Amino acid sequence: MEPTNPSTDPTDALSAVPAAGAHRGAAPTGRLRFFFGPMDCGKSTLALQIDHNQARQGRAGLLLVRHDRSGAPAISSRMGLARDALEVHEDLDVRDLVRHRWAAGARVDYLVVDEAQFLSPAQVDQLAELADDARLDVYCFGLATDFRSTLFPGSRRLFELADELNAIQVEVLCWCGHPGRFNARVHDGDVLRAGDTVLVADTAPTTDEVRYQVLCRQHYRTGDLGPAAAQGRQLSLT
Ligand SMILES: Nc1ncnc2c1ncn2[C@@H]1O[C@H](COP(=O)(O)OP(=O)(O)O)[C@@H](O)[C@H]1O
Ligand SMILES: Cc1cn([C@H]2C[C@H](O)[C@@H](COP(=O)(O)O)O2)c(=O)[nH]c1=O
Repeated sequence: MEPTNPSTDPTDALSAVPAAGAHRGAAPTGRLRFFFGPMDCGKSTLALQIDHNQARQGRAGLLLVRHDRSGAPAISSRMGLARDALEVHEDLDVRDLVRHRWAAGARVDYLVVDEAQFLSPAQVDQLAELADDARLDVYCFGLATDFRSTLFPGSRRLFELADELNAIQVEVLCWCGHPGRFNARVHDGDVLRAGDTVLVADTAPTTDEVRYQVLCRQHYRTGDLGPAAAQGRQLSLT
């Protein structure tokens, strides 16, 4: 028999696990939620807030991430908050991760997964299974689309499977003032249209060769990065 959530008295593995939050009366919902939005809209901040609010109710959670910008296994927000997290490697079975926790005697009531766009579709299926069979609350945060404006495979699977889809309400504005939804990958003042899907970098100008800039659809289509970028380009040419 496989180990199960110590917060309960289950008789079988991931199936037939009763209320994970029953220990404190917090009713588990066993829901898979996806919070999505463009870069820099506050996803990681919200992830840490949700973890904080769950934890202070006595619920036990695991923070998971894949490819955080910091380079460390952490959930880090531009607001200055950061928490250690477990890296979800490509071949990790998230169900095994939870089972190992249970086997070590730890309770798991919820999961917070940042940069969820980088999960494989199979890993998203595993999260759905944990929500259904172990009644874990699973909170995923990530981008919907990549620099080519196509859905990340992990995000696509989340759109297909999640119980709740939440577009983050904080608007990120294009340089023109319109709401930005497109994550342009920028190199040398140009918007890139081809390349690897995964390229970890920031929106802030850094020493990195590549950065991202959130644009409205029109300026994403035309590759217009606005007057500041044009000025910068002019200066670098003289
Ligand atoms: N100095 C600041 N003062 C207020 N808000 C800030 C500051 N720096 C960053 N933010 C907020 O943090 C958001 C980015 O949060 P973050 O969680 O890192 O975003 P995401 O995970 O979506 O990339 C920005 O949209 C902005 O609202
Ligand atoms: C569009 C796009 C983004 N990425 C990377 C760049 C950053 O490291 C993360 C997103 O971080 P944030 O917390 O949402 O700001 O994703 C990428 O690898 N490929 C892309 O197409």
